[in-house]
Amino acid sequence: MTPSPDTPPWLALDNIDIAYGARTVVERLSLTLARGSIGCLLGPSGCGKTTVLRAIAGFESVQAGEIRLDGESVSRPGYQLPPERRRIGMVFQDHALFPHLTVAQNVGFGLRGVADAKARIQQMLDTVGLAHAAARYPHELSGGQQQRVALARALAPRPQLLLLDEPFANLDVELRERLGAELRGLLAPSGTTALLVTHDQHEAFAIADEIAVMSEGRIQQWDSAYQLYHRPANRFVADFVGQGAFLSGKVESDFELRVELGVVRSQQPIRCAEHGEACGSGCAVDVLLRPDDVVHDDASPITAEVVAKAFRGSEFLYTLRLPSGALVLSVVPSHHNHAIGERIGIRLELDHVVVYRAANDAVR
Ligand SMILES: Nc1ncnc2c1ncn2[C@@H]1O[C@H](COP(=O)(O)OP(=O)(O)OP(=O)(O)O)[C@@H](O)[C@H]1O
Repeated sequence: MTPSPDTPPWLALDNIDIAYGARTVVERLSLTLARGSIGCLLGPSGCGKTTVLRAIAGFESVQAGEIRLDGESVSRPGYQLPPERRRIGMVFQDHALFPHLTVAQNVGFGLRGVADAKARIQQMLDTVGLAHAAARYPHELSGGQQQRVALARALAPRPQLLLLDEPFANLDVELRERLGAELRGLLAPSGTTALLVTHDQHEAFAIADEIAVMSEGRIQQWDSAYQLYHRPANRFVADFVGQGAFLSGKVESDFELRVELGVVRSQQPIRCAEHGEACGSGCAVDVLLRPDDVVHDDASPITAEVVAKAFRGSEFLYTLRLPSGALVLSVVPSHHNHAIGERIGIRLELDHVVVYRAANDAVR
């Protein structure tokens, strides 16, 4: 749903700080979610993702800033609307289903006193494809089915916001991918706004419209998956999202730089990603090369040695050593099956030129 410019965001975190005792673990964190959109907090273990989710749910207080839900202030220093008054649904990785209640009773848990509870339970069970299992108990279900029940239970009371904390972490990869895709299909028709926490970028990419990459309690970049991959705002994001390598280069003009694989031409003036400054001629930079930027080409005069290879079905991911010793990655269709130690022709094909000031370059 595209919000009008006057509509306040459905969820707004405005410069929040969260501390455990004297230790601040979330700092000056801001983000907004439009109604009906799915956001994601993506980051390594311990960066503060769960803490942010708990603060939104009302289980942690904020020491600075404000959290607003549909324009209403729900958390600020000295004030915290209790969790049960926030109309937030939550799904965690351990399902937390009530073992002594049937599937239908679990789904109806948040509907006590609601007139059409029975119809709503039936509707939710149909939605998650578990109508046949209504009378079963959680231990009689598979992990994936239990997670669907948890989702149905969270969505049944029509929450203003759904929070999901690593909801598929305990499931195998295939099921995770399937449930991730299903989740989008479930949330979109009901216009549910959701915020997902994960450290798995594939899950984030499959589910979310917008993703916040977090590190040490701060958001490093809040963007679409495409932008995070192709336009990472800093080295942390470049490293954390997707695979890639950095290659040393020297800027030759506003639109050109030289690396050992040749001259790279950019459509836009070359700028250091972290500072947004134009790189002057002669500036030493590190160029981000994604595996799809390095193309295998038998006709190319530039060759690199295969030092490792990973078979991925339709393609190989080769790790290649350049004459200087630098390593780059390349995805190559899997009918090009080269042995380790072989030299193969490569060339660069960059759509987006992302450069950072060289790590060993003195700060000017
Ligand atoms: N109840 C608590 N008391 C004190 N410190 C805590 C508490 N909960 C979390 N922390 C600390 O706060 C920091 C952020 O933890 P948090 O659980 O939010 O991270 P996370 O990104 O969700 O990690 P993970 O992916 O491992 O779940 C960590 O350093 C953690 O040790």
